[in-house]
Amino acid sequence: MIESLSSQAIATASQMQAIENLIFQAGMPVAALMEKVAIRITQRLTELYPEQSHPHVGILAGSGHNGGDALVVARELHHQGRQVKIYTPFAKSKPLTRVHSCYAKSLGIPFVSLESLQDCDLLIDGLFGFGLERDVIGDVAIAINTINNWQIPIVSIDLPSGIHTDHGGIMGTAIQATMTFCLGLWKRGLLTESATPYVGKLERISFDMPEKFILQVLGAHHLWRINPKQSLLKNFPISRSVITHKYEIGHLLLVVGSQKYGGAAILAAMGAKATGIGMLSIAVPNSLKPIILAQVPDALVIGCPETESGAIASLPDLDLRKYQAITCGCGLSLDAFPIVEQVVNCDRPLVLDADGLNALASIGKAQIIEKLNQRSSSIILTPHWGEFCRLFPDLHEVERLEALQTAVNQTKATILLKGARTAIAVPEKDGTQTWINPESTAALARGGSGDVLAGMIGGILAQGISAKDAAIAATVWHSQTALWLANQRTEMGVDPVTLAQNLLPFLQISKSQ
Ligand SMILES: NC(=O)C1=CN([C@@H]2O[C@H](COP(=O)(O)OP(=O)(O)OC[C@H]3O[C@@H](n4cnc5c(N)ncnc54)[C@H](OP(=O)(O)O)[C@@H]3O)[C@@H](O)[C@H]2O)[C@@H](O)CC1
Ligand SMILES: Nc1ncnc2c1ncn2[C@@H]1O[C@H](COP(=O)(O)OP(=O)(O)O)[C@@H](O)[C@H]1O
Ligand SMILES: [K+]
Repeated sequence: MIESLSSQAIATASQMQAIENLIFQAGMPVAALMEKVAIRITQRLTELYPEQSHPHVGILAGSGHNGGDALVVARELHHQGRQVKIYTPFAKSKPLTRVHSCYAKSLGIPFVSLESLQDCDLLIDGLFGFGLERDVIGDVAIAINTINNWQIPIVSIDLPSGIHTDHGGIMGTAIQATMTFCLGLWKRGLLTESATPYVGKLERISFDMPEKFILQVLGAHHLWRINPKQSLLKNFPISRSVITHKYEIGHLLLVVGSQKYGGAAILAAMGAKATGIGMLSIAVPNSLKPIILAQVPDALVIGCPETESGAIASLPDLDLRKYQAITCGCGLSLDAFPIVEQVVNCDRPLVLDADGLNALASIGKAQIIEKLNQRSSSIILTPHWGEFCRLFPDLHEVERLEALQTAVNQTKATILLKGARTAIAVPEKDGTQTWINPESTAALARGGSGDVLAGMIGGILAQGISAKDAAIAATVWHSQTALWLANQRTEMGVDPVTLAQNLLPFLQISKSQ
């Protein structure tokens, strides 16, 4: 329990400080905690950056306890026999940091100018941690910008210096880390889109925070980091009884496609098929029917009357209530507006994507809130930021995660906000819970990858899995497959068709590992 709580909870600076204060009040000496943390950092550094390949290490030490951590690491690496140099741009520091600085000097570790660090094989960034509250300016900013240009691997302690702990914004400038060792609990800012280009590879270093103190501060907590491996293991393969039949495994209806965007229908179908769905029906404009049938022969393709522009004009005699779930919107075009209204009104478990969202946006926020609150079955909205702002224009200047949580509080819909750090917010009894996907690849920034995802979520939802689990499981499966493919084919080689075709091979490989 303790590991899963501390390995998944995401904290702000004040929450982290409050937990640490409880630890100190209970009797743990501050210096002992710093020692423990820094020894664990050193152990991990030694595994990842051994002395043979990284004999010269430069330490950037700030004036606070982040600098204190870095100075203890400097001392330990010095005792390992590495050539360590320390640079600090501050004349004054906190008492504990100062004594570590004195001891380092007494050991003969040189304190040098910034330029002298240029021949190091590795830099340790201990300038600022969660105590950074104002913009970095002057010499420190110059130092950060200079180091970023050196092409030397940089390991940041707790956070890349210059990243705001809570909102992840860049405070003037920030270290571009190769790797970040986050201490204790995940910091909120590290998992934001704005911090992502600075964080590098992210790892958490535990220092055994007692569960009772974490619970005391986080209480009814609401922000979590998805554990991709655990999520895949927990959700896949979706189990089925040996005596089951196709209608028991779920019947998904896709309401998708237009003459303009025919491929989106095929991509959503490919995503849905990979989930092992029992029955797949696809409603498309009549003229698309032969193409879809040729690509997806195992689906029931329903040709619909179409508008002059080639969008679905109406759904012919379809009893929408017979489907376990509906995915609506991929490639639909805005001319299919009346269809979207009909689908949203029918109150079946629903994934609304792309033009489905744009159509919904056109009725205005007040009506969206009213309509979505009337529904009794689950709805998952899957906007990217542009679509999100069309739906909730009053939130476009609010920080991304705040905006997401507000929208979920208002609509009571599950919202999957797509992007480099996709976040899924779910309305629950004790408040909105938000889950962040910590690993993905820019290989997915390609027209059509969202259509595959919408089909996947629908396929999982139709098999009776909750909206929360379907959204999280599909997001992880989608991004982990993309990472696996990018590793083999480069980011250039992850087109949506290849992605959809590799969902199952990836699952098989990840299960056997
Ligand atoms: N609590 C613990 O014992 C544990 C803490 N741990 C470690 O401590 C870190 C938090 O330490 P922290 O609170 O000392 O803050 P930290 O980020 O090092 O530095 C802030 C200092 O910089 C200054 N400053 C701020 N902004 C500035 C600016 N723009 N430009 C220039 N200066 C600026 C500010 O001083 P000021 O100038 O405001 O007086 C302040 O002194 C945490 O991330 C983790 O690494 C772990 O070891 C676990 C146990
Ligand atoms: N830079 C990125 N890093 C990781 N994932 C990304 C990035 N950009 C986009 N994605 C993912 O790719 C998908 C794109 O979906 P979307 O924007 O709807 O595209 P489309 O509608 O063309 O299919 C989403 O799952 C999103 O999270
Ligand atoms: K740092």
